[in-house]
Amino acid sequence: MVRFSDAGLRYPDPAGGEGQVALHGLRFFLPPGSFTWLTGASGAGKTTLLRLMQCALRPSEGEIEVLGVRLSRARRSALPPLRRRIGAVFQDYRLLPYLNAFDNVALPLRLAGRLESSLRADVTEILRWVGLASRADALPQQLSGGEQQRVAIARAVVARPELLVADEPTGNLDPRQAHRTLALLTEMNRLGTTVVIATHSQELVDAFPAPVMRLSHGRLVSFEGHDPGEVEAYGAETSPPAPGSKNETEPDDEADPDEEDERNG
Ligand SMILES: Nc1ncnc2c1ncn2[C@@H]1O[C@H](COP(=O)(O)OP(=O)(O)OP(=O)(O)O)[C@@H](O)[C@H]1O
Repeated sequence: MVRFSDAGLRYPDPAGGEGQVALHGLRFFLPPGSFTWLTGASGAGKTTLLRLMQCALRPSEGEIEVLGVRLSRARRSALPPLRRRIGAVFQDYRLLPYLNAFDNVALPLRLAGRLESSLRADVTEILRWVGLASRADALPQQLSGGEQQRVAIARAVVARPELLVADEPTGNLDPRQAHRTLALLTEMNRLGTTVVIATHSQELVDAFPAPVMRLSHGRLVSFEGHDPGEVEAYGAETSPPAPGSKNETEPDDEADPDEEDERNG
């Protein structure tokens, strides 16, 4: 479940100026188990919105609730475990360069404390699904862009996250691979994962019909196909942050592979 209550984000200006407002006044609700497309022109704010949903950034205005946690009130120590419940695919993949494809995909399971003996089958199965069973030993630098993208997708879904956010996850794939990937993500959704995918591909949106959020200049300009009444079933909207509560735009710095991804990003 994801709830934005008049939320926005202003990127800080390292030179001390006002900074860049990337998102402003976003208000929407995504129920558990929903599938949502995110569209908008380049620079509209899609990546920023996904990073807020991934809890890699905190809002600088309003409130965001992800999987039952209100970000403006969450302790820093609450964020790494929250992020481990969320799978993310980003445009630059963020694979760890010194780990082969198998170990990159196995990472979320190892972090969750899964025994080596039990994770091998899951990793092998998901690598087979994305068509990379034979490249399990390859390092990221030995893989094509599309292959790296598929490793990133496999890593994001292998631990069956409660929420999956994906930024152009098929941008480097041929049409057959793109449809196969979407079939994997819709299957994850059928099994209960809440899925949000940013895309520029109208063809994919048409092929896999679902509600479509459209951003323009940092604002939500339409949300076609969603049921505004759904919010009723999940309780009242969160109250805005208490006066004087501190909203932060930077992620916390605890050691975590996702954090390493963040620092790389
Ligand atoms: N780290 C940053 N610091 C300052 N401004 C940023 C930062 N990242 C993004 N922005 C700005 O925020 C706005 C939204 O960017 P964002 O990357 O979220 O857009 P997008 O819709 O994902 O674009 P694209 O489709 O090209 O990936 C843009 O004006 C961008 O220049």
